[in-house]
Amino acid sequence: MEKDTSFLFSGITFNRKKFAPDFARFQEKEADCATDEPALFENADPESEHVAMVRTDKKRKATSDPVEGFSVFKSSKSKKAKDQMEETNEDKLLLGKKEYHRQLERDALFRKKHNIHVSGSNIPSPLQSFTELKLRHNCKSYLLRNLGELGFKELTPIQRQAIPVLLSGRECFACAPTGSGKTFAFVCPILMKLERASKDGIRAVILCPTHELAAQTTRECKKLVKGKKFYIKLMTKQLTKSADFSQQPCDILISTPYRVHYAVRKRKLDLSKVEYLVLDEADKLFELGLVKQVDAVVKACSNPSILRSLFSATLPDTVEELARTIMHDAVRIIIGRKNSASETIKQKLVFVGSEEGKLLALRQSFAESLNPPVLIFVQNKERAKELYNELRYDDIRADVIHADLPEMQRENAVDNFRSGKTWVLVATDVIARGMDFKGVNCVINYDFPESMAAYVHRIGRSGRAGRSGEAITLYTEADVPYLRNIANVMAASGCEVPAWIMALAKKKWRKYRPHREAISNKPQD
Ligand SMILES: Nc1ncnc2c1ncn2[C@@H]1O[C@H](COP(=O)(O)OP(=O)(O)OP(=O)(O)O)[C@@H](O)[C@H]1O
Repeated sequence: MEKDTSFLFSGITFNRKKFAPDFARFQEKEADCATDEPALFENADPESEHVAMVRTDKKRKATSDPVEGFSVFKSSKSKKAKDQMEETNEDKLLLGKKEYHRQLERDALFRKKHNIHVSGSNIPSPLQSFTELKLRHNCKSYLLRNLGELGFKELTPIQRQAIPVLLSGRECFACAPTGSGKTFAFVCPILMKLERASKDGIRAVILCPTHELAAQTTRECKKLVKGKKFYIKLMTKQLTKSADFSQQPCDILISTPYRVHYAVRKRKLDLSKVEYLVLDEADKLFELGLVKQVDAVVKACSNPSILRSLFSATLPDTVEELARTIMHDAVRIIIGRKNSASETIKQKLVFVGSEEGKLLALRQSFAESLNPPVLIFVQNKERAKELYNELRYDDIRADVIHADLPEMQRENAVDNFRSGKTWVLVATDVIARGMDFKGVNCVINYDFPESMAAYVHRIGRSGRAGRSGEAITLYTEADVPYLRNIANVMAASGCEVPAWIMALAKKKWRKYRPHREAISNKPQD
């Protein structure tokens, strides 16, 4: 204790000799407390030792301080004894404070090492390992076992930080590169908090911008709960129209905003008990076409203690501002540089002159080397159909996916591409976000993307979970003014960009998709 902190204590010193027996008992108790925890942490990796220390300290503060102080000194009425007790408590407080600051330093170093940037108050320490998830947060063995089966050995940076934040009951908005494991970062805390299946109404809702992504997230969730009873439901078209959720148990509902909103409007869905709401690909959900439905769903989730979280690989400032209006005391988590592409993707720009040049370049590149699976993005469904019609008669197994196809056909297209039956998938942006095709070797932007976010998400279908990938963007004369926008993303993720492109003037993205000549190898009149 600093002697000059209070005049009441000035001049009083602690006579350790005189109170030696009491002091010894006090220290004994402290030692007892300290030995409570290490047994728990014996399997934890050495880096996580500090967690044990902090927990021990917290525990001491919460339980042993007043109790020990009281039991040791309660029979003594002497002023000196009281002073001694207070002084010791002050010492311990100071020690606790010091340890707290040391912990903050350790957290900062750890975050730096993993490129984790956070803002907000009292942010929980990042997780060092799965062992810590078990010991610090009591993660159940079924979940750890399933993670093991999925081959998850180490947590990814977004998981290290977002999981403890959500588990501590804080809301968050997070931006982390494509393929960096955001899905598990929000599903894991939900599963841990819900603990077991219940028939008391929907407890968690995950909103995704497309049905394909909702279906994928449902599948991933089910893999994580293997061997444990949980009601995880994907909102299909059929369910939207026919379901009465008051009759069906559902712990986690995964859907597009449109379908949940529809069911809420028809009074078939009660979201008033929802405890967790996740907006995946949040920036997409806040775009004009979806924001009204999202807003309606957010309102329908009327439980005052709801925890909301937002995740995406791209999070524009406008979305952050909007997020702040619906969130309370949220933690902001950014992994690496905001809105940047994954560093494991080799990005290239290829000049093709005109629209005609694109098909020639594509055929030539396939003739030289086709390393499937390859994903080709075009700007709309008409062009998807056209390009598919061109490729289907070539000697490659191609398929197409766009919003005009029935749900079943879209699901088949995704499944066939996943299983390797299809080598080349021609797609619109309908599968540009979130879809996890692990082994995509190459993404080709046949049509220049219409925004930085579209570029980052499209190319992010390759190079996932630390694997390498390639992204080729074809450009025509008409696309040249917008090259610089992509060049910036390329340079930020460490790819080489020709100096002349970096020297181009910055230009705002086009508001509308440009008109492009039809894709055909027949000569145009
Ligand atoms: N800790 C981990 N260890 C190994 N693999 C992981 C881990 N976490 C997630 N993965 C795998 O990484 C892949 C990408 O994860 P996920 O789809 O969650 O990425 P994402 O960050 O949501 O990407 P996107 O921004 O494109 O939606 C998945 O195949 C997933 O199973």
